[in-house]
Amino acid sequence: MTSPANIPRWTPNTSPKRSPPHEPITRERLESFDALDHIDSFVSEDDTSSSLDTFFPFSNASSPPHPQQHPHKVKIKAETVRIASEISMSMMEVETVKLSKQEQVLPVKHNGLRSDFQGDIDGGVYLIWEDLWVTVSKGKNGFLPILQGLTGYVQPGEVLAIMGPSGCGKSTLLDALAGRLDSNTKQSGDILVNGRTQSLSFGTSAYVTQDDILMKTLTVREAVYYSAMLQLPDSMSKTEKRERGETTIREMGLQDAMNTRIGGWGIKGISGGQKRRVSICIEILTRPKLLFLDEPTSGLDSAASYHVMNRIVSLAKQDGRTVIASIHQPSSEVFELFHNLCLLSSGRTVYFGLASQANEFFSLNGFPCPTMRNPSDHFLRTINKDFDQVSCHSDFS
Ligand SMILES: Nc1ncnc2c1ncn2[C@@H]1O[C@H](COP(=O)(O)OP(=O)(O)OP(=O)(O)O)[C@@H](O)[C@H]1O
Repeated sequence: MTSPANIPRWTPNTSPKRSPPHEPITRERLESFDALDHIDSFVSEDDTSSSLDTFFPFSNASSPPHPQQHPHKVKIKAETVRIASEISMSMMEVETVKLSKQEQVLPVKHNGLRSDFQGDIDGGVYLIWEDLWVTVSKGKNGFLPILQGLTGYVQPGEVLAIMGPSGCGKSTLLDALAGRLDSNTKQSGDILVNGRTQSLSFGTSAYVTQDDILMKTLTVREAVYYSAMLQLPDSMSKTEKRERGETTIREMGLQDAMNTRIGGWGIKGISGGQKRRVSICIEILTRPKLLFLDEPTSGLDSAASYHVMNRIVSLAKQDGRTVIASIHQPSSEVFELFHNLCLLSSGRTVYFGLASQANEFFSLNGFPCPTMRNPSDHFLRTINKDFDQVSCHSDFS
């Protein structure tokens, strides 16, 4: 077996080049911004002319902007989620236009994705985040950046996987996009829902947390039914609510476990994978157009992980739902289910684009995935440096 010390390591340059946060951003600078000049940072590690961190993601993080300084609603020709130069990544062109406060509308041009954009959430949720920073106060020592200028998107019918080493900011990105960050954090940047800086109305989005908070004495049917009664609108009759619950149970493949108790410590019940699916079931009762999933496969074996993710992908495709899921280390089969991949390290984007092209991206940068190795395993091993020091001094290295 390869010893940890022998794993080839990659210290790529930062991904999308953006305005250095500490410089004042003027209208002139923004208007002269040209995305195509700024996407070469991965190609040459020798390019010391770059003003960005040459040794991202493991060099010192640059200081984040004060949240108030973010250049909202100025005409921006913002780049890009295109990180590597040669590989055709999903590229996004966002154009924001200064508008009156009442309107708060940021029309978005999105290559090929937004041509039919009407701003109607019933038609699906297009979520775009641009230059997203999240910081946490360190008291007298200033701010600690957790997310550093992330840009990305997700669109209806697709599943975006957020991956990266532990502590890289996956949950924080989900929380920021879902508008549920802790009060001790500060956020800056644009998050656009169908081109607008709007908050989502009740029932439009749902968030499945890492922990399954379920009553162990209830059966699956009861847990889902009670949630349906509480969450669904009064305009629906009891029968309709019950039917919605049962349909959703079947959608998540739980029909055989309907009358089984959830169970827990001391009470035998459904399996861990089924619990995960009950949690998801409860969150999708309201038919949210946007679904956030924090580690939906945590604690599941590979077969259960595949089953759960496959269901989620099918639901996204069938109903044009928009799904963002953070995931630790999916199997090859699960990885292949994702449309897009956002690979983070130390709060920055290492890769954003089609999941199917990530392998090529790593190969072109000199880190081909060995045959027979799980690609996501390879990506994480290549960019994770958390344990390098330990490996160097370890007797096992
Ligand atoms: N409110 C907060 N206050 C202080 N630090 C925070 C806060 N939220 C997140 N962090 C820090 O930011 C980093 C990223 O945390 P986050 O939970 O987003 O990572 P993650 O990638 O989801 O990790 P894991 O995969 O282990 O769940 C961590 O170092 C965490 O300690």
